[in-house]
Amino acid sequence: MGQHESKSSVEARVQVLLLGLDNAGKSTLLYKMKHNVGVSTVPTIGFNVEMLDARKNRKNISVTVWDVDSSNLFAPTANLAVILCK
Ligand SMILES: Nc1nc2c(ncn2[C@@H]2O[C@H](COP(=O)(O)OP(=O)(O)OP(=O)(O)O)[C@@H](O)[C@H]2O)c(=O)[nH]1
Ligand SMILES: [Mg+2]
Repeated sequence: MGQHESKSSVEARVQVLLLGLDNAGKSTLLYKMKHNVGVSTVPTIGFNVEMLDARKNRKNISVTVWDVDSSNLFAPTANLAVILCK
């Protein structure tokens, strides 16, 4: 499994919203999950989004993770992420 997996084999899609205080490590966690490396980050303005492949109970799952700038949780960009995440 991995990024080259054909889209037709995806059996479920999940949306995850990462929320936390400023500087809590949300973006670090996002890129660790995506690339399995520690990266240096800068404070997020708006949001970052990444798609991951996961597997549970023999099902291929496409996971979309949204890393939202929680200091602007009620700002338009965060509201857009929440809407898209539904
Ligand atoms: N010690 C330690 N530091 C961490 C960990 N995760 C992240 N950091 C550090 O915490 C700082 C903030 O990490 P970010 O991932 O940018 O935090 P964030 O929640 O995305 O921050 P904002 O985008 O500003 O909301 C960085 O200097 C990271 O290197 C951790 O598990 N342990
Ligand atoms: Mg961030």
